[in-house]
Amino acid sequence: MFPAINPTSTQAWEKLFQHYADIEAKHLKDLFQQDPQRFEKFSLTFENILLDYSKNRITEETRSLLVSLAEECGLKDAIDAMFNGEKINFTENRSVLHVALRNRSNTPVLVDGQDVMPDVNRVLAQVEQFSNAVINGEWKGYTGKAINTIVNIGIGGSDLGPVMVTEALKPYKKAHIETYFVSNVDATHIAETLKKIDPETTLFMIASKTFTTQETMTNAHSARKWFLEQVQDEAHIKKHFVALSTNAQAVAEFGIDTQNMFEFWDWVGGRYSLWSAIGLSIACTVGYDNFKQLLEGAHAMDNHFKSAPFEENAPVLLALLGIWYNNFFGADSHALLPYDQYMHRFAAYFQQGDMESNGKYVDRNGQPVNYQTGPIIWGEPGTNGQHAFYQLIHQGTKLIPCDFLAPANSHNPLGDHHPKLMANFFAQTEALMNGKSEEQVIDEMHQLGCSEEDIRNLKTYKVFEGNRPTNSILFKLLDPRTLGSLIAMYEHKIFVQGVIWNIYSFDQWGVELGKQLAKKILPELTSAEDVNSHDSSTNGLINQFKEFRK
Ligand SMILES: O=P(O)(O)OC[C@H]1O[C@](O)(CO)[C@@H](O)[C@@H]1O
Repeated sequence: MFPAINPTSTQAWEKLFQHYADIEAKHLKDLFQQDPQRFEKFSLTFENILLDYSKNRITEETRSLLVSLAEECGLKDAIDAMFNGEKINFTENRSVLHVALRNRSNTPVLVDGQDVMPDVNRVLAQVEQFSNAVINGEWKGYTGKAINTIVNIGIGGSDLGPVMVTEALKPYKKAHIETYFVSNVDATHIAETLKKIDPETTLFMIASKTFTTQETMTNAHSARKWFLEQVQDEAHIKKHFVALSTNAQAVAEFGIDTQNMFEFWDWVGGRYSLWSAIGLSIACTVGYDNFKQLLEGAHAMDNHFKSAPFEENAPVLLALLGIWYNNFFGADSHALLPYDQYMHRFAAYFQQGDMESNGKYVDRNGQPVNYQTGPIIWGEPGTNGQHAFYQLIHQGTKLIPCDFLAPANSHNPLGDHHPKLMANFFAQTEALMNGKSEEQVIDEMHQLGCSEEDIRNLKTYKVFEGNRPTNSILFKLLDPRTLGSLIAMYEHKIFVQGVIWNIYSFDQWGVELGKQLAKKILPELTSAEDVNSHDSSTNGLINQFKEFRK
C-alpha cells in the first residue's frame, strides 16, 4: 500500500505556498507576453485530443513544484497499487479495478491472487451477444415482436454514466431502438415513461450494484407491476426484465431469472461502473462495436496515465492544476463546460464522479484534514452557460477554474453553426484570460461616441480583470473512442487528487445517513398520530405534510 502522507507536511507544499505569493501577483496576459513558447510548453496531445493548459496561472516552476508534490505524496506507488488490484478502497476492503473492465490488452489483473480477466471477458461476451440479439431483433418479447424500447432503471452510478454516454453518442444510436432512463423515486419519472412504452416491445434493465437501493427497487417493482397488469403472466417476465448487478440472490428474489443477470463485482465502484455490465444499455443503444470503442479509448488513456511522466500526463496535470487552485488560490468550485450539446450530461456525470469520490474530510490516517479537499463540480454546455452564469465567472468575486471541452468537427455540420460555436469557445477562454482594461473600455466608449459623463459613470462596470484560468480540451470528433479517453482522463484526475489529499476516494459513507433517516421517517408519514420524535422543524414539516394530505 502507498504511504498515507499529509500533503501539507511535504516540502513541495511549503515551496508551493511561497511560490504562490509570486504567482498571485502575476497576470496571465503578461505571462503570455513574456514567453512566446508558452502554448508549446503547456500543452500536450493524446491521440486526437489536445489539452492546452497554458491559460493557467502557472510557470514552469509551478509545474515542477506540483509534480514534486505528487511524487512526495507517493503517486507512482498509488497508481501501481490501483492497477495491481491492491485493496486501496480500505474502508470497504475492496480493490478498485474499473481499469480491468477495459483492459483490452487482457494482461492478468489479480484480486486475492485470482485473475479477474476471465470473468470480465465472460460478461463482455454476454453483453456482446445479448446486445446483438436485441439490436438484430433476435431477442423477442412475449408476443414474438422484437424489442424496440429499453428502460434502464437505476440511480447514481447505475444511471448517470449510461445516460451521459448514450446522450454523448447519440449520432451512433441504432435508429430503431429508443432508450429511456428512470432514476428518481418520484413516481412521475416512471409514470411518464410508462405512458410512452409498449409492454410487447420493451426491455427493462434493472441496474443496481447492490440491488437494494430504495429508489431503484421501488421503480423496478412498479415497472414489474405495470408489466404484469398488461400481460397477466409471470412467465413473460424473463423476456422483458434483465438485471445488472453484483447481487445474484436479490436478483433471484425479485423474480428475474439469473440467466438474465449481467454480473459485475464489488471491485467496481458504482460511479466507475459504466464500463461494466452497467453499460448494457449503452451497448444496446449504440451497438457493441461502439461500446468496445469506448472501452478501447479508456484503455488507451489508462496506458498513458500509467506510463507518461507526470509532466506530460494529462490526468496528473489536470489534477495538479485543480489542487493549485483549490488549495492555494482558495477556489472552491470547478466548472466543466462542454461546447457540444451531445455532452450536456457530462458535468452532471462528473458531479457524482468527483464529489462522491473526493467529498471527504477524514484522511487516510482517520484524522480530520487541515486543508481543503474535493471541489464543487458544476457546469452546462456552452454557449447556453454564457447566457446564464458566465457573468459570475468573468466579473464575480469567486475564482472559478474552468475546463472548456469541444470537438473540432460537429456531427451536425449545418451551415455555420459549428464555427459560431467554436468562435465562442475561443473567445471566452481568451476573454477570461485577458480581461479588458480601463484604458480599453475608455477607448471603446469614445469610439461609440459616449459622453464623458457616461464614461466616468460606467467605465468601472465594464472593466474585466481577466486572469481567470481555463483548460481547453479540443478533440477531433466526439466518437466513442475519444469519449472513452475523456471519461478515463477525468476518472484518473479524481484518483490523483484523492491520493494527494490523502483521502479514500472509493467509498461513500456520506450518503448513508440520509438513507437511514428516510427509512425511519417513511412509516411516520402514514401513521395516524402526530410525529414528535424529531427536532421541532422536522416534526413541524412532517405534521404539516400529513395535514395537507388529509
Ligand atoms: O447501484 P446501486 O447499488 O443501486 O447504487 C446506486 C448509487 O447509490 C450510491 O451508493 C449512493 O447512494 C452510489 O454510490 C451508487 O452509484
